Amino acid sequence: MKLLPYKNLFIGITDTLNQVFFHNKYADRELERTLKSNPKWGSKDRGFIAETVYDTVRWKRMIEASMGKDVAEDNLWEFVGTWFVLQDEKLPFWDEFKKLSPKEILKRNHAATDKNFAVRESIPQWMHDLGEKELGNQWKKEVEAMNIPAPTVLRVNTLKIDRKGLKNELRQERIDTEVLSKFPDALQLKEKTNVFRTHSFKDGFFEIQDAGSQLISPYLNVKPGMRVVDACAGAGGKTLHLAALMENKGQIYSLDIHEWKLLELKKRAKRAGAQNIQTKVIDSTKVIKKLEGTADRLLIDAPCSGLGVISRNPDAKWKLSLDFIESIQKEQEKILNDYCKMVKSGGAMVYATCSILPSENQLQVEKFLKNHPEFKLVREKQILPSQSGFDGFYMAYMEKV
Ligand SMILES: C[S@@+](CC[C@H](N)C(=O)[O-])C[C@H]1O[C@@H](n2cnc3c(N)ncnc32)[C@H](O)[C@@H]1O
Repeated sequence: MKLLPYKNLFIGITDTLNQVFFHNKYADRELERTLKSNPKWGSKDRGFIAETVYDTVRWKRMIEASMGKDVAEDNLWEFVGTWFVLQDEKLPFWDEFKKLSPKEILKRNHAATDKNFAVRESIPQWMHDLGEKELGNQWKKEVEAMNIPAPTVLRVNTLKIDRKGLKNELRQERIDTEVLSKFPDALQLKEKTNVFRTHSFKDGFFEIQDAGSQLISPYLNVKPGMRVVDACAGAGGKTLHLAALMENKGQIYSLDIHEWKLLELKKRAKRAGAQNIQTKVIDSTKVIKKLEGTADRLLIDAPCSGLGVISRNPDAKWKLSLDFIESIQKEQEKILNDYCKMVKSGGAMVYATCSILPSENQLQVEKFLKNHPEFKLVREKQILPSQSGFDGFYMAYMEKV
């Protein structure tokens, strides 16, 4: 995008970055807040702010190396200016950019990125070391793929409309979409736009859900009439898909440790016309105990590092830590061991993550199977961003024999 030389847009950008980098806020929510705060901005202005925030968050380490120092609360203008110099843009003659020397920036950029992959691709060193240790040469391909901004993909809510119908509805609202042939319910936006304002969204015709993520619920092989537990349901992305696959017949128990997420799930379920969902907060071990041996199908969409969805959440690169990944792996192990009891004999479960690390995926499942001979691995799938062009996911289907 061409640089838009309006100062208030830059104020919006630097304010948002300040919150993301120094106040631990999430980029998507902060951006939403910034854009809401100035309703007079047109769509071009909004696009400029959103794109600049996401780009500069994504390329933080590379920009810092080119700037010659770490980003700080008092040098955010310099940070953003450095990004535009690297994009070969001419900076406006504002005091904030006075000290920037394009020649120096390019020199430093060349020196820092020439031989250092982690700086060039803008990832923290510890993450690069971990990724290489776990994935070898494959890791670099994934990092490069995850530095490409993610497309927006919709999942058609088949409880209300089919894919062709939704494509037409959106067309009438001047939104062009593309059919993704390998994903039966997916439509990809041709251009980024705010789809939440459309009638189609308000009528519950679709949800935003990455194409890779749309493979998880079908992997559970649910049928109308089944009793299904979605044990880490969150705000319900997979639950809603399960309800559609079950044609609203049978029962889904959507559990999570956070009540606020389940409240959001209920709102979304109402909009989607999904009527076979019951939510329950996991506030004690009794909740799981009550459901022991009752589920035809169990989905464990486990909490994870999110190392498969970095292209969508680039700020995660700077928020994650090795300690967090280690502790979440312990949590995954515990969740698998405790929650598998809900599956009835002859039933099945899917363990899924949005990570590409074997230690959260295949190795976690291997360890589980060793301690649980009553489960058998039937199939597993790893979706890699470098191969699919979408987010990275892992899923394993295990039967209780
Ligand atoms: C990957 S997210 C789930 C996303 C959700 N299934 C969706 O499709 O939108 C993992 C969820 O697990 C929840 N969680 C974390 N620890 C948990 C636990 N011990 N038991 C159940 N849920 C847990 C988190 O609150 C989070 O909502």
